[in-house]
Amino acid sequence: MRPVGEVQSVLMIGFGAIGRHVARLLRPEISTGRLTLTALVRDLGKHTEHHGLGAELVQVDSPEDSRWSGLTADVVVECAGGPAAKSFGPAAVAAGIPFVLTSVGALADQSTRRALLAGPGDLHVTNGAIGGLDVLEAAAQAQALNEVSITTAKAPRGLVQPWMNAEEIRRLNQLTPAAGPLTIFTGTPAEAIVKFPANVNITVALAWATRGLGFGAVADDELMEAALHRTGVEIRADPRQEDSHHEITATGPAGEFAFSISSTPSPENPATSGLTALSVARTLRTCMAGLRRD
Ligand SMILES: NC(=O)C1=CN([C@@H]2O[C@H](COP(=O)(O)OP(=O)(O)OC[C@H]3O[C@@H](n4cnc5c(N)ncnc54)[C@H](OP(=O)(O)O)[C@@H]3O)[C@@H](O)[C@H]2O)C=CC1
Ligand SMILES: O=C([O-])CC(=O)C(=O)O
Repeated sequence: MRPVGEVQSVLMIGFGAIGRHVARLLRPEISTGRLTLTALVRDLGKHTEHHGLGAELVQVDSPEDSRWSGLTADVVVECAGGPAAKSFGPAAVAAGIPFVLTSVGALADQSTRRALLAGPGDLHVTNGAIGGLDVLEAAAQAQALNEVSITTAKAPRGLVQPWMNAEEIRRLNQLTPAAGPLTIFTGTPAEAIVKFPANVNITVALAWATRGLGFGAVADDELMEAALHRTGVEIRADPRQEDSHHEITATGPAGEFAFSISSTPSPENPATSGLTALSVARTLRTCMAGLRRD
């Protein structure tokens, strides 16, 4: 894997609900020849219906695959989940290529975080399914926030996890709208992302945005470790919930802030907010605009 130089070429890891949605959003750039998109998939056979989205599909299993080192890109964007972020992300960054991270929960793993911050490629963390983070980042950099928390509510079926016992799964599946929401987790992003790896990337994104002001990778790493244990998280299973709903609150000398986000689910994956792909496309465009100015 090596950078291309002047060509605006994007290499996407994963071509699932978010990846395909991002490809559709990039249509203006792709159709006018300003951007080429290559998507890495694990099994080409699963993607026979996905060839009309303007992406060239290439089967690559891991960064150890010899086809990976032969690929070129200006930017790598991960849309494949935590394990793929932890393997491909450090490889892209080490090759000096900017890396857009969607599975932000990977930043909760210290060795991955250190590798992603080590450069020489820059790390770009998407806001994903939440927003208002510019305000909170500004306040946190001035040490003007004391408390930060997020409550996330989703339809119960999207919250079932392999580690849950039969009774816990039955309880989630049998929740009725009349019973109202059930709190199934309270804790920190560090704990939440281990238990709900594909549901609470946003909590790690919130910790990242509110880590405070650091100069360099070592400071960012330490600040993030503290933020991962300071941010409050509550997860609710809400049978009345069609949309994914996120409430962020923060207080401190800078003031009191509250953001409420209800996002239409991804049409292809009801457990994922549709807003995630919109945010990833924006992060990618910001990253590419920065490259053009260099
Ligand atoms: N930041 C945020 O706000 C959010 C982040 N996310 C993150 O985004 C991830 C993707 O979400 P979504 O698109 O809805 O999930 P999907 O399951 O729809 O798609 C994931 C795709 O990635 C592929 N994949 C997995 N591992 C690899 C790999 N090593 N190489 C290539 N492809 C791979 C899967 O392929 P296969 O079919 O072969 O398994 C699948 O096609 C989530 O797992 C989560 O971590 C999700 C929601 C919000
Ligand atoms: O899509 C959402 O609403 C949030 C989500 O799954 C995540 O952060 O992993």
